Amino acid sequence: MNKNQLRNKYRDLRETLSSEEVEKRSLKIANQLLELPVWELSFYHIFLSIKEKKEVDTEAILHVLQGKDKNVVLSKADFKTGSLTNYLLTDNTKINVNSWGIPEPEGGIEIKPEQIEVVFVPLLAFDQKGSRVGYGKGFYDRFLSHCSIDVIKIGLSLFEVEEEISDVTKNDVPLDYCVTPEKIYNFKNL
Ligand SMILES: Nc1nc2c(c(=O)[nH]1)N(C=O)[C@@H](CNc1ccc(C(=O)N[C@@H](CCC(=O)O)C(=O)O)cc1)CN2
Ligand SMILES: Nc1ncnc2c1ncn2[C@@H]1O[C@H](COP(=O)(O)OP(=O)(O)OP(=O)(O)O)[C@@H](O)[C@H]1O
Repeated sequence: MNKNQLRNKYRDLRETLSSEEVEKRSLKIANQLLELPVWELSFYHIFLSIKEKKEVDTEAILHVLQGKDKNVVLSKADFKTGSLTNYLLTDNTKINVNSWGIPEPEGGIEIKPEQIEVVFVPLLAFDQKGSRVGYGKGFYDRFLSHCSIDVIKIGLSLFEVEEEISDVTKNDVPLDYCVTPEKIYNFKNL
């Protein structure tokens, strides 16, 4: 299927989940993440979930990161330029929900993409090669293209893998891992 078909399919599939089911699956994802060999690093980027869209709830992951004393990096989206600006999460960080329903930091200590070592990536669908589909504005592809080549990209998905995204382009940055409630997909060395 192509990206647009997959967007429609997974938007509909998300709608079928109750919020309890989203919570249950999100907790399973958070638990599975503990098995990945990615916990010796320092700077971790995480997205804060858009509640109305039934995204993976990242709150438990945020608690894991804080429990491990990691530097947590949150982003603020600029819809005019399609870019993300990253800020360190501190005790003083004010979080506001923007007009798209995304909880975002007001500002603070800016972190450059090259400093980030692990990125948890939101998505609607992913395939067996680690390609992904998001909401279609290219925010994450642009952001990841500015990160270090060693950055570890971990997709989080409430649903299992698709066979193939047929219209992948050179701008699409593939995932290293994708974690679902049931499985860890490893795309490194594919
Ligand atoms: N939690 C979270 N934060 C994120 C992302 C994400 O996917 N999840 N993004 C990942 O790139 C960026 C924001 N991307 C977005 C891109 C498009 C729309 C958007 O067009 N929304 C429309 C309809 C689209 C739809 O429902 O699919 C709308 O709300 O009307 C929203 C966010 C940055 N922050
Ligand atoms: N590195 C980049 N530089 C410039 N434009 C880009 C880049 N990456 C993607 N784009 C553009 O962004 C648009 C959307 O890309 P795509 O459909 O892959 O988004 P997506 O991966 O679904 O969304 P997101 O990354 O926001 O979750 C495309 O028109 C694409 O050309």
